[in-house]
Amino acid sequence: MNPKRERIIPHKRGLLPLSTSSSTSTSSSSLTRSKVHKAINPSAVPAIIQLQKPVFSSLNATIEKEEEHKQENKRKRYATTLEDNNENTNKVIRIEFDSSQAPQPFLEPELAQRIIEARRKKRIEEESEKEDVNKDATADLNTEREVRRRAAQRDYGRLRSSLRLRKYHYRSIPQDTQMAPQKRKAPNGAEVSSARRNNVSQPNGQRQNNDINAPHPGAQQAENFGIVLREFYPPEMSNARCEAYNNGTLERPVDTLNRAYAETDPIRKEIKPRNAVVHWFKGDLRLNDNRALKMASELAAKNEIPLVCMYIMSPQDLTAHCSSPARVDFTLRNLRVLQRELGTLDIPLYIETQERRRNIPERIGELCEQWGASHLFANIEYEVDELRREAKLVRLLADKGIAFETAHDSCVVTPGALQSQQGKQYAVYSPWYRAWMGYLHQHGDHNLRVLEPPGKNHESARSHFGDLFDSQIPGASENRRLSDEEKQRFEKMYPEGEQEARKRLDEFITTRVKEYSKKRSMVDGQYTAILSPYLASGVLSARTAVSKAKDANGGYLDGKNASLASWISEVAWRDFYKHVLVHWPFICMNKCFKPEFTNVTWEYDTDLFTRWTEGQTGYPIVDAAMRQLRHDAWLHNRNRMIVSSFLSKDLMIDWRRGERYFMETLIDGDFASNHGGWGFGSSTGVDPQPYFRIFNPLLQSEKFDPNGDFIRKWVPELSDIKDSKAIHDPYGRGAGAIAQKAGYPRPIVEHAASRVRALKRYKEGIARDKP
Ligand SMILES: Cc1cc2nc3c(=O)[nH]c(=O)nc-3n(C[C@H](O)[C@H](O)[C@H](O)COP(=O)(O)OP(=O)(O)OC[C@H]3O[C@@H](n4cnc5c(N)ncnc54)[C@H](O)[C@@H]3O)c2cc1C
Repeated sequence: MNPKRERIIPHKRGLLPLSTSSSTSTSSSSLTRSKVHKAINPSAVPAIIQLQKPVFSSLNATIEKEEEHKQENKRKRYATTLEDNNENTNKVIRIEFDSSQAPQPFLEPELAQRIIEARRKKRIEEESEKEDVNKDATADLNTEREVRRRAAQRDYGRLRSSLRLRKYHYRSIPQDTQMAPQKRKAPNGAEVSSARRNNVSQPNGQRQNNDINAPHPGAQQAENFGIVLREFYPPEMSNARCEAYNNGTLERPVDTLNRAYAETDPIRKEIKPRNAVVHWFKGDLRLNDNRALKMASELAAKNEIPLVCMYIMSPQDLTAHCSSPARVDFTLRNLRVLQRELGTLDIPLYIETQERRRNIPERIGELCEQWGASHLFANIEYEVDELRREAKLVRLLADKGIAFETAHDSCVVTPGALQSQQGKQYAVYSPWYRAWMGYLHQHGDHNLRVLEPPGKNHESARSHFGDLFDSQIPGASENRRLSDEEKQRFEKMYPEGEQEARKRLDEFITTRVKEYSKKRSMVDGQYTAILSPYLASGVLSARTAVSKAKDANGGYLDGKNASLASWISEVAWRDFYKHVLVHWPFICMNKCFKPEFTNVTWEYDTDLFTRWTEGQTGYPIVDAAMRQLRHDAWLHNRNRMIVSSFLSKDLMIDWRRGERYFMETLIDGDFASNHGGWGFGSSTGVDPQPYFRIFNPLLQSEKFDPNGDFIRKWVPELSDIKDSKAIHDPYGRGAGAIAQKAGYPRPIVEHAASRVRALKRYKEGIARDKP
């Protein structure tokens, strides 16, 4: 046994007054911890503990001192104070514990003082916040009271008295009456809408509002059509609120996290390693090239304490984030591999299900305390919920004397690192890509450095954290469960594990990549890497992917081999969309990158939407793609573009419903890439194709599936059509009889007419907010 390691196990270096033998208990870690708690629980023993430097020298002495203060403790039962005893050169610190509270972990006195001061400051801040009415004005629309108050002002107020307001007032507004513009007679007798009178726009016939706390006029429709999940989120925000994020009136979530770090920095810096270091796995299900895991592992090794890993599954989170059953299954399968591989390093992977996502930060705090962990590490996820949760966790843990450190890991270049010459975030891919490339030329040594997996724990970790090694992988929640047949299918198509990801990457880069630059858009064969499930779940890092491609390209990121360079530039799109998400966080709140596009008048026809999801539109290429999506939980990029354009422009259906459907179906669902792709397809996003460039599904079909092989594979009703022209448009090109006999539908819309409608609606929509 490593003698040094022996020394730093807290109870063995005299920090904790307990004698435990690693061989005496089946789950000595939890037992140790619970005994420790009992031993230091002020309700069980001392209410006042004299701590001296070196701090936790002897419990007996502490108990004696405690007796002296017993009476005083009774009086101040609920107080938590800290006093310096200046008479003592060793700076005696007296901490009075609130004996009704959970036991406090042992802390260095200075740290304890800082924590107490931070708590006091926080209390003062909270008090002043309550009184700060202005704060209310910028708060998120997340309280019922706020929503109702706002409703009482403006248009909704008129309806309010006649409606029974329940949980949220919007729910109660009948669709036909909601936000209908008020009419009055113009002098010439013509009807004039109140909106025009007030010189405000009317998206979907509704009134636009410049109040950042008012919902968007189309909020009710977005809710009714399943775009905004009101169970978890406030109503769709106004466009003015998006602008408030852009102009800095509202804080971006990434800045909220940064502020949490800045404000807790003095506390976190002081935190010394204790019993364990924890790594929290989220969307980084791998051991290799994992920055936060590496940091955790190094800190644990340096201090010769165990590394503990955990994963928290929240069914509520999965629902709120529309995670697909295929993606959940893939996650669970990868966790199994991860747990096995960590086990070989004597590192436990503790897995827990937390039904309510709100409870996650508190629960993590409890677990860290239970394990005596001083440091928690995780990689940053850039979605809004996650950034805000992490900001909360940084403070909550700092308050407990635990440092929560995060790493930028999922992008090759960290979001925020690239700015235009004017100091702005890029919103167009090409200049961004040049900057990305330039950055990597300068910082490649760091940004493309592939990290080693974590080192092995000392074997004593098994006795200290024995029960954690037995942690069970949960099953998928009922609404995310696959059938047995689907499970087997996906297991075969997307085997789990890092090894599989690396095998695919190597195979692609060494052989299949050759045709990539020429054929990557063709849908009639497999010309792309199909690595997106692995990248999206973090089973493979983008850094590793780019770094290996660069090596294969003789050290070049661009140029030389056109296919490898082109593939690297595709992986860069993934970075690009994450950068966009961080800078324009409202896209994660059901808004378009260009909010004015929310003013376009969309259709909300559930029947048409279902025809699209089921691949029954009468457009063979669209139907083939949508059927493949259901079957494979994956789709070629070109097909994603075709079907997203078809939904938003040919059917004129609010594209955000399609965005959600993709997330609920794809195995590689990734918010930033999915939103970015939908923004492109619907021309509402960053760097989109202009709205007036509308994909013609027939031309796309002929170009990217010239012989119709892809269509025949996925639309068996058309497999008897041998003609390579007719297959793309059976009813228009003489194969209608075959199609009809096989029950294949006629086109549900006429493309030429739809195109005209789309052009008109887009033009009107984006003009609405203009003065
Ligand atoms: C409407 C729409 C929705 C999309 N939704 C997602 C999604 O939820 N998750 C997702 O990972 N990708 C999404 N994409 C991007 C792209 O379609 C997939 O990444 C790609 O099809 C994955 O296949 P591959 O691994 O064989 O790609 P390859 O061509 O081999 O590319 C390698 C990797 O580069 C990245 N990549 C390639 N193209 C893009 C792109 N246009 N945008 C972002 N990253 C890219 C992916 O991580 C991909 O795995 C979407 C695109 C559109 C148009």
